[in-house]
Amino acid sequence: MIRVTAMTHRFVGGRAALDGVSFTVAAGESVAVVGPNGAGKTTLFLRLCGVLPGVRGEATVANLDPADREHRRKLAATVGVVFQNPDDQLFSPTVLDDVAFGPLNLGLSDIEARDRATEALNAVGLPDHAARVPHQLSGGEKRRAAIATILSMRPGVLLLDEPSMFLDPRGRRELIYLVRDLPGTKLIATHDLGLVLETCPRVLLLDGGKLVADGPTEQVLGNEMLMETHGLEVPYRLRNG
Ligand SMILES: Nc1ncnc2c1ncn2[C@@H]1O[C@H](COP(=O)(O)OP(=O)(O)OP(=O)(O)O)[C@@H](O)[C@H]1O
Repeated sequence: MIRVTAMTHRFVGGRAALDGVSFTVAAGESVAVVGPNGAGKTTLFLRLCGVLPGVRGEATVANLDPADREHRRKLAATVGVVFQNPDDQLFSPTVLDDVAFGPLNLGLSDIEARDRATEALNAVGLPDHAARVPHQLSGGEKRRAAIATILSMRPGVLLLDEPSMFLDPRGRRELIYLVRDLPGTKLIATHDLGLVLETCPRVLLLDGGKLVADGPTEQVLGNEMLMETHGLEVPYRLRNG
């Protein structure tokens, strides 16, 4: 479903934010992308959805090349990105308008878009929040609403960037259940290694733009030497058996 081949990305005047990264993800897999600050996680996501310009042939998502202008339209219907800050995705007068925005953009009728939005709000546990003003929601509700704005487009691939950031323990727990239930292929960039243990059987570890490990979650996160070398800590659960 996702194929990345020697992907390199250099911002103007900077070092390589991605440096020869290669991996594949099969349909239906849930894969975590971890690494210290500045490792290149968000850059990878922005390249995969075509927001950042790239070189043709370095990536395909559902056989679409994000660097190909013709493919990018179709890609928008295939890849859903939930950004770090939910405020980036909530801008309409009501939650329902925000969640219906994507389907309307895809060319669905008002009724179809509304149905999709209602379904997505049910899926994230916000069935009673349709008429609410998005910027008045709590942090956790905003996070759920932001996920609903993407689910309503029924993307085959979901890219979640720091989904548990700013959530309290209950909100985080609810998010873990939600993420587990989400259909499709998922890439989750996060510093929350507990979330990774509960949602992703496989981990990609990035550092300095390079992919330094790709393997089963407990094997990668439980490797003390590897984790320390790349500025991370073995999660408590793996340290204590
Ligand atoms: N628009 C930009 N212009 C210049 N440099 C950038 C830009 N965006 C990111 N970078 C740089 O690219 C590198 C990778 O950043 P990126 O945001 O992908 O890392 P990250 O792994 O998501 O980090 P974090 O965990 O802190 O969110 C960093 O060195 C960052 O400073």
